[in-house]
Formats: sequence, C-alpha cells, structure tokens
Amino acid sequence: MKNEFRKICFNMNKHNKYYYSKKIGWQLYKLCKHHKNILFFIPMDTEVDIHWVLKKLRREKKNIFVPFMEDLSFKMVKYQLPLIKKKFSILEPDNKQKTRIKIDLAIVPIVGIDLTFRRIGFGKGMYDRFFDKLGYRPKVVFVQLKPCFSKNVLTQKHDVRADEYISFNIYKRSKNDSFNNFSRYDIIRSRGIYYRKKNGCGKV
Ligand SMILES: Nc1nc2c(c(=O)[nH]1)N(C=O)[C@@H](CNc1ccc(C(=O)N[C@@H](CCC(=O)O)C(=O)O)cc1)CN2
Ligand SMILES: Nc1ncnc2c1ncn2[C@@H]1O[C@H](COP(=O)(O)OP(=O)(O)OP(=O)(O)O)[C@@H](O)[C@H]1O
Repeated sequence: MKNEFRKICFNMNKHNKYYYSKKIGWQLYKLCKHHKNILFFIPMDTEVDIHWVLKKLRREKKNIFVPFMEDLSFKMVKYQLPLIKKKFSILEPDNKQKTRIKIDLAIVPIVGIDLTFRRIGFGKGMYDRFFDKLGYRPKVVFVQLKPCFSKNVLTQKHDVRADEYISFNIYKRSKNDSFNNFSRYDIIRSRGIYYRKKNGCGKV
C-alpha cells in the first residue's frame, strides 16, 4: 500500500515547478519569521526549490541547519556554501560539524502524507531515526511541491508526524484534525487543483 502510494506521488507531473516553488517558498519564509533556529533541507530535483529562501534567511541572521547523512540517519550541520554532491545526488555543506543548538522549527520535505498527518518519504526511515534521536520535539512542518495525500492510514507510529503541512495553495494545521477534512481556509485558492476520489493527488 505504502509503496504503491509512494509511486503515485513520484509519478505526479512536476510542471510549473518554478512558479509553485516561488509561492511555497514565500509561505515558508513567512513561517520562519517567528523562529530563530531552523532545520531546513537542500532540495533535490523533485522537491520544492527553496534555495533562495535558505540564502535570504541566512542573510537575516537566522541559524539555518540542514541534514548531513550518516549511515541510516543524518545529523544537523550549519547551512553554508559550498555544497557538495553526495549519495542520492543530494547536496550537502562541506562542514561536518554537528550543531548543539536546539532547533525550534523543522521543515521536512515529503513524498506523501496520509490521513494521520504522518510522513511518507523515500522509505529509508532517515527522518524517523533523526527525530527519535533528537530527544525533544520542535514544531514540524511538512512541505511538498504538489499535494499528494492518502485518505487511508498508510503509516505507523514511528513515522514523523507534522504540526503543519504546506503545499501549493494549501496550508493545513494538524491540531486534532485528520488530513481528510478540508475547510475553505486550508485551500488558499483551490482553482485549478483537483483531488482524485481515492487518493488526494493534486492535479493541475
Ligand atoms: N532534500 C532532501 N534531503 C534529505 C532527505 C530528503 O528527503 N530530501 N532525506 C530524507 O530522508 C535524507 C536523505 N534520504 C534519502 C533516502 C533515499 C533516497 C533515495 O532512495 N533516492 C533515490 C531516488 C528517488 C527518486 O527521486 O526517484 C535514488 O537515488 O535512487 C534519497 C534520499 C537526508 N537529506
Ligand atoms: N526510529 C527508528 N529506528 C529504527 N528503525 C526505524 C526507525 N524509524 C523507521 N525505521 C525503519 O526504517 C525503515 C523505513 O521506514 P519507513 O518505511 O517508515 O520510511 P519512510 O518514512 O517512508 O521514509 P523516510 O523516513 O526515509 O523518508 C523501516 O524498515 C522502519 O522499520
């Protein structure tokens, strides 16, 4: 089930990436105004392109951290240039020094999300292990280029759960809600987005 859904999300068209990324990037930027120490990520080709947000926040003296892969998980290192291409073609800073600063916000890229607000990723459990080891829970915000959610429960308890979810024209808070209930406030401007009946894969 999980793998099938993952495939559906992967195969969604990625047209208009630049436009989508710009809009989502602004949402993320606004969100970061209230936070100082933030775990971000360096986007892969299939993800929201937020390089400009990273640079802008760094100029504004925020402490920005990104994943640095280590075995089956990753540590947090300070975001700084140059970036070097690593496993899975992921870019990472050269700096290998793990930070001791406590983050108050984590922006997490996802492949998909299910009814319980939990993450479907690449299937390696890296973010799950990372949050397990962290020992505290920052605010967790999932981000995705095009919405891809399942109306079924596909995840387990160990999967990372979001407090908020951001995608193109969608901003959703988890609270006690499930991902199934959309109010008109969640869909900021739904024109052009169509949700399939079975799985909620946004089509534009
Ligand atoms: N930008 C970004 N950085 C991240 C993650 C992420 O999801 N996004 N991670 C989150 O855990 C970690 C890296 N985890 C990964 C685990 C597996 C694959 C992987 O299997 N990649 C496939 C290609 C997938 C595709 O695009 O079709 C491969 O290279 O074969 C990639 C990343 C840490 N850094
Ligand atoms: N905290 C953990 N400690 C040990 N193993 C874990 C932990 N979290 C997840 N795993 C294992 O990692 C594997 C992948 O997990 P899962 O299928 O949930 O990945 P995913 O959430 O889809 O992808 P990812 O987190 O890599 O983006 C599973 O075999 C799972 O048992």
